[in-house]
Order: sequence, then structure tokens, then C-alpha cells
Amino acid sequence: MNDRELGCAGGQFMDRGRMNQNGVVQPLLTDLYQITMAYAYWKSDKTDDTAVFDLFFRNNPFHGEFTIFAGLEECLKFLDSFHYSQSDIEYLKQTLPEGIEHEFFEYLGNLTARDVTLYAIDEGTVAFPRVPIIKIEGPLIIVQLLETTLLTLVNYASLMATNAARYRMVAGKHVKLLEFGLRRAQGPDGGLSASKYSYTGGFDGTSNVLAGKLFNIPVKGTHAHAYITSFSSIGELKTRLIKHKQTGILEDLLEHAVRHRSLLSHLLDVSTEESSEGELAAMVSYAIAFPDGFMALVDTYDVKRSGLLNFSAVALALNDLGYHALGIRIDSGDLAYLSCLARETFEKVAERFKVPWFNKLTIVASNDINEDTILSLNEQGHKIDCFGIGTHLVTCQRQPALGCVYKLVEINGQPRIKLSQDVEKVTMPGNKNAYRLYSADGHALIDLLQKVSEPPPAVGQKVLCRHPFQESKRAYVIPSHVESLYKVYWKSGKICQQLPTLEQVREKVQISLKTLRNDHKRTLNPTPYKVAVSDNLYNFIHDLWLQNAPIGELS
Ligand SMILES: Nc1ncnc2c1ncn2[C@@H]1O[C@H](COP(=O)(O)OP(=O)(O)OP(=O)(O)O)[C@@H](O)[C@H]1O
Ligand SMILES: O=P(O)(O)OC[C@H]1O[C@H](OP(=O)(O)OP(=O)(O)O)[C@H](O)[C@@H]1O
Ligand SMILES: O=C(O)c1cccnc1
Ligand SMILES: [Mg+2]
Repeated sequence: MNDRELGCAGGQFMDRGRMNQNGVVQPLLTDLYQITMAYAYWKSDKTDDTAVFDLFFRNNPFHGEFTIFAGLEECLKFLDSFHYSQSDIEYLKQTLPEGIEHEFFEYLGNLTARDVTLYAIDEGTVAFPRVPIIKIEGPLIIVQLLETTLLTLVNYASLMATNAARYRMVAGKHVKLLEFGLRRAQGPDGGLSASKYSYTGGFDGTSNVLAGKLFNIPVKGTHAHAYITSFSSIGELKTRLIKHKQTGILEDLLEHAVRHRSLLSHLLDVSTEESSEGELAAMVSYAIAFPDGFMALVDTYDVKRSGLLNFSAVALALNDLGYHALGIRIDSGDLAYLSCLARETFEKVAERFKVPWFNKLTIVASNDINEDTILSLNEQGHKIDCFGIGTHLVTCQRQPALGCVYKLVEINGQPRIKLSQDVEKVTMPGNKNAYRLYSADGHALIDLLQKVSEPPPAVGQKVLCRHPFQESKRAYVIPSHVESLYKVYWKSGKICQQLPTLEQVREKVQISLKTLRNDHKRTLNPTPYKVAVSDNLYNFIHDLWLQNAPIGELS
């Protein structure tokens, strides 16, 4: 059994040092039609044909006007390990229709991605509809076989990174964002990808421990309501003692908490009778377990009448013993109101008990939060320092799929075009290069596709940029900076760029977003970013279109 099969059989992910790719990602993770086509290509003697495919999307997700490209590293690892194992071949022999020639299986068994060349824009860059984010050249059969796997590696990764980047934009850079979605994600693999690419898109950490281990992402978390409800009275506390942080002397934390609680009840105008004793016991026990990391859920019974009172009492008790609590989480109710109430409470306590650090306690909010909730909370005014976001983030509820496609654009040096009644769906034929043209103030102005045979646009020189399908839409652009978007990432069986770390890709996302004008990024009716073709490519597309469109006959 090889490493890949082991990876699958014994837990889905390989250890970092071994192969560093999800063991599920393998050549059979594809649609059957890729393999049946491979046989038909092989039978028709197309083994020496070479092809160029473009991988691109037609529409930005979430009613936005940008997409973050992610998933490239996984695509490269897939190419690196692309090989049908003996058991893959055995399975295909049993599964493909009868009569497949034996030599085809030998051919498949020897296939690798060595003769493939992959060009891509950098992972973490903003990308736009119709500009291929990956361009792949090589033997037709192999590049066709890669289609589905490359799409599955790029589509969700880019959707997720884009979703996360949008949450980051609405939350602002000072609020912490934690991904809490594993329990709601589309299965274990969806959950892991969600954690990884939400970090890429700008989240600060995840509650997903395996994602932390595999991708080196900060893991963070609080506790669940179950912890609070597991206690019903202080009599259940089996231990109350904790060492003073400085003196090391054992003291009774509950005693300190109960004393503070009655003082606080006057200050906060809440009766101790109303508040939950079980909640107090749970908080005391949690504080004993994590005296330096005490963060408590305050909404189990009633934030105002119980949670804040008990939390403040335990935090002050910890303070007596030399420890500083971290904060609270609110997981229901009006998050704007309750966060302001919590901040006011902390300010009162800070002043009355001379504990200025109480002003800085962290307020975490969770509960079905999405982009619109954050925008609304911003409008209302809130005092939340950190959002914990699960369901809407990881399931991309607002748009659950990015429509990246993989289209043949050239075969044996001859351009290919896919026509459609829907102009949007007509493919851009031929082997193309892509450039991003920038204005003097550093903003991206337009993406320009050209035939590879054309010289690149030059700084300071006027370039005619044309809408790919609407003849009258064109503009001259004099770029102050020209960025060639493609780099060769894979050639002659090797990854040919130094791959950035996840952290560097995450930084790239923010740098790349900064080059976009704000009107392209706003949430409501953003301005579309322009994607153009050169005059030469425009004419080429339209000539080919006419050549390929059948002329109807009216009778
Ligand atoms: N101030 C606010 N403005 C806008 N939306 C809010 C505000 N506060 C909370 N929300 C959102 O309103 C929704 C409230 O959901 P729901 O009514 O299911 O929760 P709840 O009743 O507060 O809590 P639970 O049912 O979990 O006890 C959540 O999606 C939450 O994120
Ligand atoms: O709301 P999300 O954005 O998905 O964030 C994750 C949720 O998961 C947890 O509880 P869970 O939802 O399992 O239970 P609850 O509904 O009782 O809070 C947590 O308390 C959050 O509410
Ligand atoms: O750590 C948390 O608070 C957490 C983790 C997952 C889901 N909800 C909350
Ligand atoms: Mg919930």
C-alpha cells in the first residue's frame, strides 16, 4: 500500500512531513467522464495532441465584484503526486465498460503530470470574471484528466477565502474574527478547508483543532452552554482552592467570588437571589481550571440578571489572587444591546473596584452571524471585540458555490471556441496572457487579456482595451504600472516557484484588496471592475466566432 492509500485508510490527512495533502485528493477524485474520454482520446490516437485549458469563473460570488483566488498550492501538490496506483487501475478495470483494451490501462499506469505546464496568478490575489486564474498546457489526455480535481480544489477554496475576506471588510481590521463552523460544515473535508481558507481570507483563528495542527493556524475557543448547565449549585464544587499567582498560597476562590458577588449586586442593581448559583459554580470551576485564560459564556440564563454578575464576581475573585480574566461570550439575544450593557458593566466595575484592566475585557459574540448582521451591528453601535462565526461562513449560505469552469481554448496550436446563445458563456479562444494595468495612484484599473504572441502593454503607452463582446465599449488606458498576472508554477515535473506560506498568502489577500478601489468593494451595488481584451484578441475572437457559428437557412 502506498502513502496515498495509507493516508486515505488511516485518517484523511497525511501528517505534515509526509505528503502534506489531504489523502482524498488523488487522481480518482474526478468525474467518470474524464476517464472515459481519456480512453476515447487514446483510441482515436490523440495521445500526442497538446492542449491548452483555461480555468476561470464567470461571475463573482456574494453579489460582489471581486473574488480571492485560493487553492493553488493544493493544485500543485496534486500535480506533483499525480499517478494512478495499481489498485486504482484494478478498480478502473472493474468499473469501466467491458472491452477496454489492456494497453490503455498500461498507458494510464504510466501517466504523470511531467509534461504539463501550469501558469497561474498568485494565490491570494483578487481575480475577476473571465480572466483565467490558471492556464494549463500539455498532453490533451492528461490535462483533460485534471479538470474536475483542479476545479474542486479551487472552487470552494476561492469561495471560502472570498467570503472570509468580505467578513473581514465589514468587521474592520480591529475586530477579531474566529471561525467556529466545523459542526455545521459540509462534512469533515469541507470543515477543514473552511478553517484553512477562512484564515487565508483574513480570519484570526479557528476552533478546529485538526486545522490548527495541519495548517499551523491559531486555535481559539471559549466553552459551551453544557459546561454551565452541568452545575446546579455551589455544593457541587468538588474543589474551590487555587494557588495565589504570586505567593503560591492556596485560597478559596468561591469564597472570594461570593463576597464580590454581594458587593456587585448593589453596584449593578441585580439581586443575588435572581442570579443562578449553578452558573456561579460553573464559572468558579472553569476559572480554577484556567485562571489565566478565564473566558465565560454569560447568556445561559440571563445576561443582565445572572451572567454578568457571576462573571464579574469570579473575575474579581481571580484578581484578588493575582490573575486577570480574559472576557465573556454572548451567544443569544440582542448582541448590540447586550455588548453595550456588558461594556458598561465592566466600566462600572473597573471604577468601583479600581481594576482598570476590566475596561479592556474581551467581548465575544456569536449566534448565526453573517455579513448583514455585522453591518447592522455596526450601524447600531456595539462593543464587540470578537465575532465567532460558524454556519454562514463555512456553508457560504449566501452563495454556496463558485462557478469556476475549465475550458479547452487551444489544441495543437489551433484555437478553439465554445459558442453559446448566452454571450457570457462564449469562451475566449487561444493561448492568452493576462495583465493588470494600474493607475498612477496605485489602483488596479483594468485586467487585459491578449494573445500570447502580442507584446505586453508598456508603462506610459496608450493601450486600446475592448469589451470582449460589446463592440462599442472600449477605452484607451495609459498604465502607470503593468503587472503580468501569470507565473509558471509547474513545469517539467517540478513546482517552479517558491511557494508562500499560508501566512504570506493571507497577507497577500489584504495587499491585493488594497489595490482595488473602494467602489468595487462596497457591499451594496459595487461597481464592476473592467476586464478587457486587446484589439487583436477582440478581432481574433470575433473572426473565429463567425467561422464557427453555423449559418441558418430560413424556409
Ligand atoms: N442587534 C442586532 N441586530 C441585528 N441582528 C442581531 C442583533 N442581535 C442579534 N442578532 C441576530 O439575530 C438573530 C437572533 O436569532 P435567534 O432569535 O434565533 O436567537 P436568540 O433567540 O437570540 O437566541 P437563541 O435562540 O440561540 O437562544 C441571530 O442571527 C443574531 O446574530
Ligand atoms: O451560530 P454559528 O455562526 O453557526 O456559530 C457557531 C455556534 O455553535 C455553537 O453553538 P450551537 O449553535 O451548536 O448551539 P446553540 O444554537 O444552542 O448556540 C455556538 O454557541 C454558536 O452559536
Ligand atoms: O469556542 C467556542 O466558543 C465555540 C466553538 C465552536 C462553536 N461554537 C463556539
Ligand atoms: Mg447557535
